[in-house]
Amino acid sequence: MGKGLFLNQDYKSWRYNRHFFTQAILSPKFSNEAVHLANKLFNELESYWDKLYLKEGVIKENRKKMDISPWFNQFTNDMIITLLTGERSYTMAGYFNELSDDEKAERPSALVDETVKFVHAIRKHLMGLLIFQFVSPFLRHYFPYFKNKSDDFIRNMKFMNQRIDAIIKRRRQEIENTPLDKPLQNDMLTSIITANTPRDINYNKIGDKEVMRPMTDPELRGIIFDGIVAGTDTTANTISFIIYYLAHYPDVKKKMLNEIDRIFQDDKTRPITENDIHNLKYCEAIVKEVSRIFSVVNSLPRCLENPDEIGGYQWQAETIIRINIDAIHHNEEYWEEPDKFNPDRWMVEEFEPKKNSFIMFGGGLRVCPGRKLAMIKLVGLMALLFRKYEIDLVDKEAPLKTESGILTACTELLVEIKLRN
Ligand code: HEM
Repeated sequence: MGKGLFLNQDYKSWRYNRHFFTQAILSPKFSNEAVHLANKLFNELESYWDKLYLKEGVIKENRKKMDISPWFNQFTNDMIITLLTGERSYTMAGYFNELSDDEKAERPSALVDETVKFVHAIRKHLMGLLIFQFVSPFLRHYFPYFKNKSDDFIRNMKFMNQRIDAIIKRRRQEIENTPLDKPLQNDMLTSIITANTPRDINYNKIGDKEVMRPMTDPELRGIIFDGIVAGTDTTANTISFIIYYLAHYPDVKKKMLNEIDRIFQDDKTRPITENDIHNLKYCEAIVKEVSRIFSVVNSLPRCLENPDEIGGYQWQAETIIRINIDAIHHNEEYWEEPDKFNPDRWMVEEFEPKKNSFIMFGGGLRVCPGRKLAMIKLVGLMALLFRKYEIDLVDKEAPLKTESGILTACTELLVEIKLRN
């Protein structure tokens, strides 16, 4: 942690990592792969929903209710891990196995167990970081309670690192064994390993010297880990919030369904394309408006390089400040009727929010490099879900259940799901 992007405070190392991450994630072949994978994983998700909530016997028993938020977590986990590492992830299958009484997912159980363990280790690692941030080294060494926690954290980190290192090793070997005229996979790891080598289509021997050297395994591990962490819960919780807002704003939902039906006509099964995603402007407006009203990331940390005046007060260099995203997204100086949920505000021709007033993806040098991928996932998932299914909240009066830490996470979203007529 701290060696990749997210918590990396060494500017030179961050800049180097960021260059490769951005180059890989913004490439057309990566976006293509993301759309292809979204279709594939959605088919898998549907096969599990069908067995658990939609088939006839289940409907008769009135078991069609589900907590949809963990499904979104598993879906985005599988998508991000596969896109970043080039190795299939099976956490949806693991979740299905956990819920299903009799049938098991048609996936090799060893692979399912392995990915479930890996994702569990990542979550455990994130929780455990608190112990290193807030508990002093003295307590961690000499107080058995903290020492046990700390030892467990280190064991877990070793397991996680070994797992990522093994993936990197396999990918390096695969690249080495693939003849130069044969195509490679489109995942991020492959792109980064081959960057600045003759396999790179943009290969240019005389470039910026600082970014010409190949990446080391610990650097690769750092950015793959950060990408998995930053790209999963952000997207999964945002789609849960979208479902919640759509259920409370039937006019918005109707307009969205009209847009989706206009684009897909009656075809509820053809794969969605990047072009469809580009044309779903109202869906994109909904993503932005939900994120403005109820942003999954609630604040951004920044450190002042020089003394500065902020909010009418003088602050010394190296002061750490937190930018309150909610306050900016609801500020009357920037937004007309800021508390009104109104996706149409984004549909006004040439509408652009005032500078730095819409920061769902942050801003400046550190702006989220995954924003294009996030939009592909969110708009794509909205189209795949709503062209085929009717999704309603079980209890419209119930408040949205959330828990706030670094992110605002949806802890439960009970819905009823059925096929649209
Ligand atoms: C709805 C989805 C998402 C939201 C709301 C979101 C939001 C953010 C925010 C607010 C930041 C901090 C930016 C700043 O400090 O100015 C950030 C950073 C980051 N995001 Fe995202 N993100 C999302 C999806 C993704 C995805 C899909 C990825 C791809 C893997 C990703 C990768 C990253 C990375 C690596 C950083 C750290 C960048 C750095 O420090 O240089 N994010 N994101």
